[in-house]
Amino acid sequence: MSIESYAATFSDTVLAVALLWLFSYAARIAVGVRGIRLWGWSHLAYTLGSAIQTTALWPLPVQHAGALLAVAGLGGLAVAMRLFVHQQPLSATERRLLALPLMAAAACVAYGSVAGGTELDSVALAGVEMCVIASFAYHLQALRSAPYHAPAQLMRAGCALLLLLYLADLGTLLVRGSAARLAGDATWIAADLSLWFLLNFSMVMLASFRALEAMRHMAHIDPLTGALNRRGFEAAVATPAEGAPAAAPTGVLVIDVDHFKQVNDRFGHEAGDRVLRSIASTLLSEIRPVDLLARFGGEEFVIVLADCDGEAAFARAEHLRERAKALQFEWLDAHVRITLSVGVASGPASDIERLRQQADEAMYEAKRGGRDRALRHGAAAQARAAA
Ligand SMILES: Nc1nc2c(ncn2[C@@H]2O[C@H](COP(=O)(O)OP(=O)(O)OP(=O)(O)O)[C@@H](O)[C@H]2O)c(=O)[nH]1
Repeated sequence: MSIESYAATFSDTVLAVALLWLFSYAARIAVGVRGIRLWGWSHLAYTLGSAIQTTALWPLPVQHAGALLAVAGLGGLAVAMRLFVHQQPLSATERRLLALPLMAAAACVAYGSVAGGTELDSVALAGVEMCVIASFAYHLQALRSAPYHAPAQLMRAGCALLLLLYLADLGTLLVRGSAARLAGDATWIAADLSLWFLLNFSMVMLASFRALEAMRHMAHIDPLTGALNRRGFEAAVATPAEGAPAAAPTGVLVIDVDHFKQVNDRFGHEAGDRVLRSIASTLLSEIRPVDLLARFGGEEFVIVLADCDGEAAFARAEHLRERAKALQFEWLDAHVRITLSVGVASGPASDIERLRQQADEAMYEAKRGGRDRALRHGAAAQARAAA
């Protein structure tokens, strides 16, 4: 390996530090998104470890330590990619599957350090690199929708080329010995570094998209209850589900907690917050994934029921009112129950804002009528006209 090659390899470590900074920055913005920071640290460990392992200037024990660091970094990269794509913790089987090649590689390096030379290190590293890159390509298949699709496909193409590169190197290493290795060749090293740059470049894009998604999510969610806030509600209503007909019957409920101020005044703001959280989780547990729940500030909630005519919407409103009434809160030895006033409106899905206003009017009518009741829009006027 020439001095130019050392320089190229260690400049890659400097780039890995810069990338770590970028990934850490994206991770700070993408609160709750898994895998981004781990990718940055693992890539640095892998880059530094392989730079040390392939640099003949270092004493052999240091080169072996470099190989172990690179193997650990590769393990971290595999975990990071799996977490990033699926955003779920690893299963026990996945942990075992990951541990196998890492332990085999560590055993190879340990044996090599006893036997002398770094040939076994190189074989172990190339083997783990191929397993990990194949796992990247496998997981990235799951990122099929925009905006993730294009960078994920680019990354998969990079993985395919890297696999060919490592296969060719491993082949020459096993058949013709370390002196004939392709990995010592400047062109091979340039191709390797460029492909890893492509992988990281794509990963930065993917992480940025995830960060944007997390920011948009936070801007649309009410932090107290986890329901949509007003902005989230408006965005959700403006982008109806794919294939949903504009004329589909839709029910809108406006729900207001009765005499909520008294809860705050008697038991404090904390207790009021607990009531709001509890009501929101009860409402959320009662609606379907196609429905929407939003908190419109204060103690007012709005529910949009997809594919639901007026009769069904009223029945849902009565059910929710009963469920909330059954909740029990206990503070300072007092048993507190709360009641809801619910306004109901129904009509085509294309007219949700008008339906919300009608349901709001019906809710105020329910308040005026004595609270703890559900009322359909126009029902009070009809009742008055009939009387
Ligand atoms: N704990 C808590 N209270 C809130 C929050 N947002 C608004 N409030 C309180 O909600 C109360 C709303 O009171 P009002 O609008 O008078 O209504 P109400 O007491 O429920 O009476 P009616 O609606 O007429 O039955 C006020 O005391 C607000 O301070 C919140 O996030 N947490």
